[in-house]
Amino acid sequence: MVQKGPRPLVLCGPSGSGKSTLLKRLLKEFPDKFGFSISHTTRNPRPGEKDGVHYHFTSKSDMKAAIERGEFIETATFSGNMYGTSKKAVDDVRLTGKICILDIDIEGVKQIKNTDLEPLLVFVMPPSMEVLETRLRARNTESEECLRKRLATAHRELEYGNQPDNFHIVIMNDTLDKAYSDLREFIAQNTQEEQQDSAADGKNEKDN
Ligand SMILES: Nc1ncnc2c1ncn2[C@@H]1O[C@H](COP(=O)(O)OP(=O)(O)OP(=O)(O)O)[C@@H](O)[C@H]1O
Ligand SMILES: Nc1nc2c(ncn2[C@@H]2O[C@H](COP(=O)(O)O)[C@@H](O)[C@H]2O)c(=O)[nH]1
Repeated sequence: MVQKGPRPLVLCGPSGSGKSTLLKRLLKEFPDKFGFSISHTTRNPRPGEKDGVHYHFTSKSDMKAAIERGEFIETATFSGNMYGTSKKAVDDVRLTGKICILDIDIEGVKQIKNTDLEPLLVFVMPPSMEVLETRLRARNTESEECLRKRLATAHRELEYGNQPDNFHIVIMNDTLDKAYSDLREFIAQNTQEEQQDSAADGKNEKDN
């Protein structure tokens, strides 16, 4: 891995909670500050999704071989498909000096907590299971079977997200504008502290 850059930002939450919506907005507003970690997945692309932009779409055998070669920071199986963050995906963003944003599930979060990446962990909470289901259905990207699997998984994810200390912040995505402004505020506070810390480190080095 390349040398440590700014702390990555991890967005986690049930399928349909609004992670992609929030991160797209962040990337659009601050293209010079944030970069997206492009995950690998064995699921089929949705209409409009591009290989190498939204995901690296791959086969199970290729993904398994890449895992064997030690190319991934974390991997998970979600709704019958494999997903994973490669070391290269994170390095590619870090090399630009931008803050790397990861959109990953709770299995990935558990693994990434055991790395030296020290990510800022954000859980995106839907207002209720009913609203989550309505939003997922309205997105119209999943088969009925896949939708049911995702909703069943959401119960476990909400339990994990609700446990104190699993995340640095839980953002309620009821009104999108409010959720986005909460996310921006959290990032501003935490990246400011980091900048102040590194400035103070620099000063201490000079003084010594
Ligand atoms: N606050 C909101 N109010 C109404 N609709 C919303 C809100 N946030 C997101 N949505 C809509 O809900 C749907 C799910 O959002 P999104 O795709 O961002 O979820 P996600 O967490 O990235 O899901 P997945 O994990 O499946 O990729 C989208 O159609 C999105 O436009
Ligand atoms: N552990 C990981 N989870 C990932 C990764 N990329 C995406 N995801 C999560 O998968 C589900 C489903 O995503 P979808 O695009 O099929 O709707 C969602 O919770 C994502 O956060 C990854 O690299 N690692």
